[in-house]
Amino acid sequence: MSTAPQLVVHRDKELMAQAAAARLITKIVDAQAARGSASVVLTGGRNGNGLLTALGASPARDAVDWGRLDLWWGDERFLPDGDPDRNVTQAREALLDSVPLDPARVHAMPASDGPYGNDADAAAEGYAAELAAAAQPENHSAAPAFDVLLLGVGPDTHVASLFPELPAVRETERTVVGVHGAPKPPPTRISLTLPAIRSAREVWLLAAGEDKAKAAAIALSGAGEIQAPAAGAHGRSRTLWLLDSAAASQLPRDLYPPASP
Ligand SMILES: O=C(O)[C@H](O)[C@@H](O)[C@H](O)[C@H](O)COP(=O)(O)O
Repeated sequence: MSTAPQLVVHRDKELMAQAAAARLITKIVDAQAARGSASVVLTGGRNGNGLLTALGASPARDAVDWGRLDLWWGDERFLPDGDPDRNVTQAREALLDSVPLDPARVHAMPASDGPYGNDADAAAEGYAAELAAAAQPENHSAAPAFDVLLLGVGPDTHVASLFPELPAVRETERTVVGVHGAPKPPPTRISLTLPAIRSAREVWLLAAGEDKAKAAAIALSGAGEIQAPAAGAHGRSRTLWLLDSAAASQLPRDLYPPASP
């Protein structure tokens, strides 16, 4: 099943980050109440890290039971452990180092000096095995039914490390792939695929700034997912676009602002 995207537009990127952080706290607390634990997939990029920083600054952050939260990544820049450009390094700095997570539940993607050495494809396979071990058979997917999967949107409509027209966005079987020759540096990356993204209960796409306006308009106007990967990012029960007004400025009028009754 795929879900029609819902849009929420905030005044500016700071407010977007704060509101998204508040929304995520509530979602985690609700999932923990309903199922005992919660699972969230993090994204790289400024918007994802802005959300984590806002979450860390929120007084409500203590409502989360951090020891019962599984964290995964939608993509990773394939660099040595601790490299400042790795998404996990940036997430640790923005939030993770200041909350009492269970280290066994922090599922970072492998580094280029890790167990798979400099082989991004083998590292992707390793991460796929980790996802498969956590998947619930009743969901008929080789990836878990994540509660929330976060994605930043690139100006070319990429999400995670799925760039327009590259092989990774065409993948229909595997849940994780190595990405080579990415147009955004670094060129070698690891990424969840669209089928893995679509195993999430909720997918939230974050887009702030004028340089995202065209991408949002294209992805939300019926573009194909090979040309506009963000168009293929759907959750099982909800697909939510969180934008600031600059990123929403080129949306077709029938999408935003919502028509009055
Ligand atoms: O590792 C990465 O580079 C990403 O995960 C990438 O998909 C990012 O989320 C977008 O490029 C948006 O990045 P910004 O939020 O910085 O615009």
